[in-house]
Amino acid sequence: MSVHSSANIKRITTHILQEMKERGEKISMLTAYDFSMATIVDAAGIDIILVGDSASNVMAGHETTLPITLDQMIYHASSVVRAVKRSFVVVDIPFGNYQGNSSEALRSAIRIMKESGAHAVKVEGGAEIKESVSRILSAGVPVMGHLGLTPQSIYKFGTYTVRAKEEAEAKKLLEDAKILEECGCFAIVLEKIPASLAKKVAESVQIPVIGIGAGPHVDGQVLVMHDMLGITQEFKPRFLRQYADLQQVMTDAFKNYIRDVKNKDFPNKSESY
Ligand SMILES: Nc1nc(=O)c2c([nH]1)NC[C@@H]1CN(c3ccc(C(=O)N[C@@H](CCC(=O)O)C(=O)O)cc3)CN21
Ligand SMILES: CC(C)C(=O)C(=O)O
Ligand SMILES: [Mg+2]
Repeated sequence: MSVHSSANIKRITTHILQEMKERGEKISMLTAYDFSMATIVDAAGIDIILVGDSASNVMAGHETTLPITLDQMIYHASSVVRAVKRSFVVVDIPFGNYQGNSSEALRSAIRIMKESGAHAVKVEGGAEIKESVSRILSAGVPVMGHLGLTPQSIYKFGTYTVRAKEEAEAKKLLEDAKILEECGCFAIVLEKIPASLAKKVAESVQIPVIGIGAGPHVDGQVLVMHDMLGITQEFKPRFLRQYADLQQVMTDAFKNYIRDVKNKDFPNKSESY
């Protein structure tokens, strides 16, 4: 038995994810940022948990992903890792902790792996961050790429509109995907690009391609957990399918509790000592 496997549960590995692409089994991926949610989504059978820097929006209430720090990502990641028995845990390296300096990129990746116990890291970009990606991979840390709408460069673009609609940008994205594959990335996320381009990328690289707003012709799908649960407010892009209305469920529960406290219905005799 491998040192990190718990009884009777076969952990997801990069090797298993590669096999899934090869046999056409779609890969399921969701974000999680804390122990309680990660426990539930792992037990439900999700293949990959992403500790996304979307924690900056969803957990901390920032407008962008830029402010979240490496220490904060490690805090979220370690909470998730403690919950997980089967899923493969990937952690976003935050803005400013890998771009432009491959030694810092390696240091950031090693801190994440050592201090959280996660299984891989994710970085945004292609050719521009090639050295950082290679350096992290050379230390034996699996790297997931992220192309298309890359939220850490939001101020370069100014909007969250669909990416790579123009021929030149589409060509660069395809080249970037091939660069990431050549570097040795184990998978690539494609965010908010035309379905036809995502299909081309998934067919052009051997590694799994996981889409968010990238159409159906890719090897897997990812969503932000709080969006698909209907907890997030006022975020309804076309690519989001909402699987629950937890905002309503939670509001009802909170209102009922408040009512019971005010009415002195709670606690009753059997709830008291
Ligand atoms: N809650 C949440 N969900 C996400 O999917 C997510 C985050 N946060 N934070 C980090 C990034 C940012 N992402 C985004 C952000 C905006 C759109 C988007 O489509 N926004 C607008 C359209 C904007 C426009 O067309 O100019 C929308 O329709 O809601 C998509 C993905 C994905 N990530
Ligand atoms: C949207 C996904 C891919 C992400 O990077 C995040 O949640 O931070
Ligand atoms: Mg992210």
